[in-house]
Amino acid sequence: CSKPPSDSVVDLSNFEHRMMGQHTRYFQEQGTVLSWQQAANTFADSPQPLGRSESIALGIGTDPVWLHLQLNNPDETHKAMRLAIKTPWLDVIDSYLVQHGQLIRHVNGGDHLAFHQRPMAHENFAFEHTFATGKTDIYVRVESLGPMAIPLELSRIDQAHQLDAGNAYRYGLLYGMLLALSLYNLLLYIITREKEFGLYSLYLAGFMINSLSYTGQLHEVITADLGVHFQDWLDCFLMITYSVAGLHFARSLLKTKSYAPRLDKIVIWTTIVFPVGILLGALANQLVFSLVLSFMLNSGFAALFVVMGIRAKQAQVDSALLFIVASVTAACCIGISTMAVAGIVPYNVYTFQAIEVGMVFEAIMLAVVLAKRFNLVQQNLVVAKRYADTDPLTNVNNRRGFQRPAEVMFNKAVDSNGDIAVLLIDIDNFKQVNDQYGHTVGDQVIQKAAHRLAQSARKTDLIARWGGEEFIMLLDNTSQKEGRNFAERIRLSLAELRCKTSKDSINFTVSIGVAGSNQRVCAEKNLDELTLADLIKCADAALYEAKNSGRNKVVELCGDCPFTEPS
Ligand SMILES: Nc1nc2c(ncn2[C@@H]2O[C@H](COP(=O)(O)OP(=O)(O)OP(=O)(O)O)[C@@H](O)[C@H]2O)c(=O)[nH]1
Repeated sequence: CSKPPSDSVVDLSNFEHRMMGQHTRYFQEQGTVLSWQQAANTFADSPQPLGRSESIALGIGTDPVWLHLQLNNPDETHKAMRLAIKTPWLDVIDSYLVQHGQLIRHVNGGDHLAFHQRPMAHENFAFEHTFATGKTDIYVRVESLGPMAIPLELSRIDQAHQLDAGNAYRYGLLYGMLLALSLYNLLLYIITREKEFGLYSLYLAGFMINSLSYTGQLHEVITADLGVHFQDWLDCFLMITYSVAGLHFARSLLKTKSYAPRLDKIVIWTTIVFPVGILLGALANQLVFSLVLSFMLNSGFAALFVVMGIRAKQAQVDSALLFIVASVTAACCIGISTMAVAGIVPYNVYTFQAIEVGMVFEAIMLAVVLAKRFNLVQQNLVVAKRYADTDPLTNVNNRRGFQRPAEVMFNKAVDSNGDIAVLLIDIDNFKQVNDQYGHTVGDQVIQKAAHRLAQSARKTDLIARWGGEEFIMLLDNTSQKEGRNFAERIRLSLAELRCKTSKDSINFTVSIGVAGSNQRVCAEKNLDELTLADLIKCADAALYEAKNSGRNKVVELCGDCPFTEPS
């Protein structure tokens, strides 16, 4: 794209491709609709200003604009060119090609026409023309309620085709990535039911549908018969859908409510007040009012994203920095595209498509944030589960933490026809310890006992605090006899422990009940009918026996087991 010459007449010899804003004069119609001749006279009578940038931009809801562009083909050969206006939302565009004061062609376009009715079946207004030798005046009338941004582009036809191909690849790549991310997150939402994934998927889908709507692709396929008015309103509503979904996604992801309740309220109210205002505008048929509100929401949305990110960083929310980088990049890219369309920065394919690039960048970064968040949630779940399964005083399993692995161990032993034994260990006269030395000493006794039991256990054994001063051990690959021997060893080992009191140190004893799965007398059941609960009840009965017969002893399962059928 070469630098424009100072002369406003465009020379077509060796011309390849260029934005025409700085070669174009323009004025706005004041009330009455002008014919092309009247517009041509206005241009001839008083010199109208030349555009100051590649794109002529006049704001939202402005009067129709007349443009004048003069081309000169100094060569003998005809020049096949394409003239295009690269914003897809302009409603009505009439082009008049005039040579020697005679109208040689009138081209009507704009997004009020379905693609097949347009001069070229294209999302933008575009037509091709072969220019004969000499000067051609082009007068263009543009009428639109949306943003009046007119990036006029002239290209040699082969160049235009190349640009089309480049555009198709770029859009395919960018929107392909967004679509893949949106579907992936939708799947994650369906599987995990985590609402962040659903909102994120909706946010991306909303952005894509919004783009499809304002480029006319959506209307071409779905709402072609409903007219331009309906399409304008649909654009307006789709524009707010992704902003609203995006804001709720950010609130949920950053947990804004927990550390910035006021900001959270502002976000919630933003997502209510603007859509309601736009709806009221729709009821009163005030499209410009509603469009202004949706543009405000769109820009406010980008700013709120950044503010929410900064607030989250201050509150040390995990991944807040990534969120800030993503949202600031996207906001800058949106700003670049808006300024390109408004003629503030040079208009070219990079500045115009910056919004899509920013969106894809943001989408990828947010997907990373989401993945990290998901990972963190999983880690927290593991930690929470560990806490829920652990006895805080002794750090061994509690009953809950014992139950599931014990069932697994027991079933495995039964399936492999192996032995398994249960020990119930209860500290003797523990109430007296508490009464005599206080609860702190009592706690110390429980802790020491648990620690010694854990030390004595093999890796494959399972230990848990079963109740106040009672412990359970499940010994894998152990017969009742072996369990009994082991119980005897730990009884002696625990008796050696000493706990400090305020004056002295004390020791304590335990009673242990043992039951082994090989001792079928237990329930007079076959091994494969025996349950873990049966075995524990047998060990409990044995423990009861140990307590009753004087404490500080090991008793194993015998004929007195409650499961033994009375003879
Ligand atoms: N310090 C302390 N005491 C506990 C804890 N959990 C339960 N206890 C106490 O343990 C005592 C258990 O008393 P009992 O069930 O009568 O048993 P015992 O005194 O050991 O008598 P036997 O078991 O028959 O030898 C009760 O006084 C409970 O308050 C705990 O975590 N810390």
